[in-house]
Amino acid sequence: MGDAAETVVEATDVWKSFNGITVLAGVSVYARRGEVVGIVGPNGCGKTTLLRIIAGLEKPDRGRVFVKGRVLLVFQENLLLPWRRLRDNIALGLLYRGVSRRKAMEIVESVAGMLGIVEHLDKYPGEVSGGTARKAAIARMLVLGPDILLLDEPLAGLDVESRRSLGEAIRRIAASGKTVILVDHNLDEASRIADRVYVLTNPPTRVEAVVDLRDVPPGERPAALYEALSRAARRREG
Ligand SMILES: Nc1ncnc2c1ncn2[C@@H]1O[C@H](COP(=O)(O)OP(=O)(O)OP(=O)(O)O)[C@@H](O)[C@H]1O
Repeated sequence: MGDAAETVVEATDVWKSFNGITVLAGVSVYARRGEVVGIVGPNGCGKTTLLRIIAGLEKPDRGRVFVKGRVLLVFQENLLLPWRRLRDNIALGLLYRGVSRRKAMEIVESVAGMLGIVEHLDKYPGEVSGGTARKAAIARMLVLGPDILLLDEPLAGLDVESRRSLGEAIRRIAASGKTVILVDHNLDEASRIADRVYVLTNPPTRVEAVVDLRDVPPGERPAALYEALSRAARRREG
């Protein structure tokens, strides 16, 4: 991913309060085409709110949001219909849009191939692991062809192997030219998946540090992230 890649998401100085309490207090983030961007912060710091603002589901009180292309948000809950096989869950949005069943299944198989869940397509959500169900929830949005995919805590509640496998799948999604912005509350994990990590503070929430990890080998990323964070803390302490 060269520096020349186009910026497709730019949220600038975003503010948001709920019931008089300031949650986001001037948060700026951007993402380029084909990048994975991680947004990490403590519970309740406004990560979901920021994603909802980028997705256009919520209006900021102040600030600008620029989005180039189609953006889709995958909610924290999988929201799969338990009485439908994975292939039909994933195809749902395509069928609603009038795509023929044959064409829809071609698209489902291709996306499922990228996510590594082809062998589970004929199973029901209750018959697959949490990791496979999460991939199916992501696939359901991917088949709709977004340019930008927002993932709200995609790794939450998964075991170590499922997290590793989903992390690799997310990297493949970005390598296919899509931009992925994911929210997580675990720094190590986000650093292994993301090209750039935004670390948010507690509310009123600001960006505490932005760490570029593109050129850092995966095994050294958590250490590089902690090093950047301690540098930022030393700078703040003056
Ligand atoms: N629609 C809303 N109305 C009122 N308060 C809200 C609304 N949406 C979010 N909040 C509040 O804003 C704060 C930030 O919520 P948000 O879900 O964005 O945080 P988060 O960082 O995603 O948290 P978590 O890690 O727990 O998912 C919380 O205190 C939440 O209660």
